[in-house]
Amino acid sequence: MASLIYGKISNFSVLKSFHHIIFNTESILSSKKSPILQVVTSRNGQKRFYATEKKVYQRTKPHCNVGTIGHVDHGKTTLTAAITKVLSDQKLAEAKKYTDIDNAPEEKARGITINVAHVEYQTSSRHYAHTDCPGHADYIKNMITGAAQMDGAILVVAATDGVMPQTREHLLLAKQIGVNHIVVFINKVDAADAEMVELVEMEIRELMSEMGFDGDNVPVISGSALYALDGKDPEVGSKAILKLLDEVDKYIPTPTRELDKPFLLPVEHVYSIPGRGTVVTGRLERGVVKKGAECEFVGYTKKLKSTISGIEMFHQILDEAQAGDQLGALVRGVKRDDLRRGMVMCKPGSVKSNDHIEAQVYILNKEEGGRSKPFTSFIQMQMFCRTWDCSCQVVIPEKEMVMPGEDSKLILKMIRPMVLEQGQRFTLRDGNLTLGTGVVTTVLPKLSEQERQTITEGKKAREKRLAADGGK
Ligand SMILES: Nc1nc2c(ncn2[C@@H]2O[C@H](COP(=O)(O)OP(=O)(O)OP(=O)(O)O)[C@@H](O)[C@H]2O)c(=O)[nH]1
Ligand SMILES: [Mg+2]
Repeated sequence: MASLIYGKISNFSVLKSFHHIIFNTESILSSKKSPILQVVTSRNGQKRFYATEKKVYQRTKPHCNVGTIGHVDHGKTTLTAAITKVLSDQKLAEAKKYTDIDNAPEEKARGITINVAHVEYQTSSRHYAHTDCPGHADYIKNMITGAAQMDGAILVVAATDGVMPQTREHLLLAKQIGVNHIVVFINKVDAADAEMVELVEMEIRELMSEMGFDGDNVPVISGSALYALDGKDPEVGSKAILKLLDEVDKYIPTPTRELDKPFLLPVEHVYSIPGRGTVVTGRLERGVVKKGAECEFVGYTKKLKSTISGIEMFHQILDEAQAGDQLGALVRGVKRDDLRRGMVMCKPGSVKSNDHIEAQVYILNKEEGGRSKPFTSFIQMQMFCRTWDCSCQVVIPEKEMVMPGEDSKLILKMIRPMVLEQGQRFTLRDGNLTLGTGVVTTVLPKLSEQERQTITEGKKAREKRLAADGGK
């Protein structure tokens, strides 16, 4: 719920019922009951207040980020809705309708809370943020830039169709970005016979083994998301969903979060909330961030300092967020236009931006969706890392060329400095092709202005070529 009441502090008629709260504090009040009041002092010293219905987030269980992936129309959104429906019967979720889930952008216009991961629910052992991934091409980009930073995924395959192109593509991308724990849900069993379901299960296990997952042992659950949502036949409906969640609880490990490091959040979106200020959203990659903490935005050519004046997760207020949390942070004194997706918000002075690195990269072969031909030095590629992407020039230090399917040391020279550290994973793309994935081994000295100029020219040439090829 966005702000219910909003006004100047001098407006005593509106304030009447809240005045005892206002004079007690000048920050978000951590009352467990609604309403919660926030008093903000604007730059000219005027005080304004907001009364909201927001609750305080109670951290009682480990948090885990999951999501639904799979081919178009196989039932990812229906399954997401069904999960909330079944868990809402146990008071572990708020039931979301299919249309609530598919309509996430409305969040953006509404207020401070921005649910990057669209759905929240709990099982008896964990708290989940669930990203329902659309099958379309935009998502592919989001997935590799790390927007969908899932700790594990639910692969949805319709029994009526079996393995389809995007089943394969999503599995491949999941593997590349390091989502190694996948639970399979064979959906639409209400519309397929048992023999078909069995065949589809065999097909998936085989495909997953082929792609480097533990195909023989991945949990495969079959059921009907539609029946669960409609409250029909519990054997294939609600019971199948509970079985699936049980496997998700058991099979997807809670990642070890780096809580003791300085905090770092790759910025995913920046919003301007009227009357409130600027909000950035993203998943906290490491550390712990407290309300009131000083922060710094690093990336592109900028470095900006600010203070975090509010933190929220799923419409709920937090005093402190931990690594792994999907959050929105209200930041003071910076304008929306000063910030960009791809920057990181971090503890001041804890990270630097770099534009020149040495990396170990695996170049995909044609069957894996990569190039069919080798490449030589000075080729230009697009580098995707965390929530940013940027043009870079590739130099091969120890040999003439790199063949598809080969693992190689590469020097990457980037068009602009971004936050990059040793051990960081990234993906290289060109147009629609994923060329390879790598890891930063060494950070090298910054590029000269002249070197950067060469990359800018190379980028222009590459864009011209891509435009002529229609993005191929
Ligand atoms: N018979 C049957 N139909 C289902 C089931 N689950 C989903 N559907 C139907 O399949 C169609 C697609 O479902 P969605 O949930 O939108 O599929 P999706 O995977 O989210 O699709 P995209 O987001 O477009 O990739 C809808 O018409 C659903 O009603 C099921 O268990 N049984
Ligand atoms: Mg969908």
